Amino acid sequence: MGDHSTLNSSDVNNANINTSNSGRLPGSFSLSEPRHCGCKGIRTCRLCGYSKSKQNIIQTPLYGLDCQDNNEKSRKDIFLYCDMCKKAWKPTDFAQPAFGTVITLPKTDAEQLKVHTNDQKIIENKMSNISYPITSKVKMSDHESQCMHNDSVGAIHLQGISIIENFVSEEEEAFLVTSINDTNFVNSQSGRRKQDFGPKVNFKKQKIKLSSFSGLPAYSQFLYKRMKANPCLRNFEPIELCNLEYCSERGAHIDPHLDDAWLWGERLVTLNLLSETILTFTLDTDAHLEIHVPLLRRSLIIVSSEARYKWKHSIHEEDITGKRVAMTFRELSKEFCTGGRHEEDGLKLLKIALTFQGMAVGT
Ligand SMILES: O=C(O)CCC(=O)C(=O)O
Ligand SMILES: [Fe+2]
Repeated sequence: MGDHSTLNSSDVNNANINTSNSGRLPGSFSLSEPRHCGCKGIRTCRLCGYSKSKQNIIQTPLYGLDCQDNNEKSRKDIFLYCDMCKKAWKPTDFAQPAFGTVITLPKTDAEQLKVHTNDQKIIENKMSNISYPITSKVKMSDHESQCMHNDSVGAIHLQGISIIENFVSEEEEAFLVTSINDTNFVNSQSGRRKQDFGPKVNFKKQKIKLSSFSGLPAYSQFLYKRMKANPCLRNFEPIELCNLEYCSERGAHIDPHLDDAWLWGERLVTLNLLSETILTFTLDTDAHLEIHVPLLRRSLIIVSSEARYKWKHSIHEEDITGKRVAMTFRELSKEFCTGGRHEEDGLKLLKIALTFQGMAVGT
């Protein structure tokens, strides 16, 4: 179901967990002992009595410079994603105008246009002690803005991310959270709690069971309609919703992973509620590189193409401040669509999902 993600051996490295020779984590438990939280195997949270941030993640130096502990393994090359130019930048590579700065940019030969940066928002990354401006957006007019990145030297093109800010209003966010809290959460991995609205899936055996799936919940119907009104999501037909709750007290996070690609299709669509966070993208081929995608409260992110299939995504424990609820909608893969091997199951799933009369599975 929704909170299951594809793991491979590299996740063990990414999880960054040290075990002693006995296989026990310092002062806590053996990885093979049953635990009362939702963690299994290498997954850990504060309920297991173990916090990655306290014991295993060494303070990350700012942008990989001046390594405090001289530990090559902990060096990070952090790039900050800008959704306006779809590129990730070393934060030091561009001059960031301070909040409220008035800049004068040439617009045409004939006129000079005053632009300002008053709509900038700042997001904190506790782990690396960086305050990120969400965009380097400058306002050209009431309807037009652009970012200040114009020379792509040194930038990384991260294909497949789209962010829609303020996808829901504050009132709608309150309605969604109240509705979500009317259903019980179940403990999941790494300190998260979850609610699933989707078929029961065995990803390894590639089998699905439709019997327990009763559809997406009624409170999500207005989101579906709003998504379909957006050009990026015109043909988006979700067959699964997974609500994840992250609390800083539990050390909740999600380790680097790729989402399943057998049942789930191209676009992963997540609505970020209650607090801002950073979605981190990494490659197995470069242990140091991290692209940080800041997600504002009430914004929607669409992850597809390279960002979906080539880059792993994660949320660091340090980037959960207070409580966060993520609603992730997923669509069918080609195999389950018209002409695909499992077209029939796909049609059945769609029919159930879009009744919007669903109850969470297994709660
Ligand atoms: O919490 C998020 O935004 C990401 C969740 C996620 O990656 C997943 O459920 O597979
Ligand atoms: Fe994921």
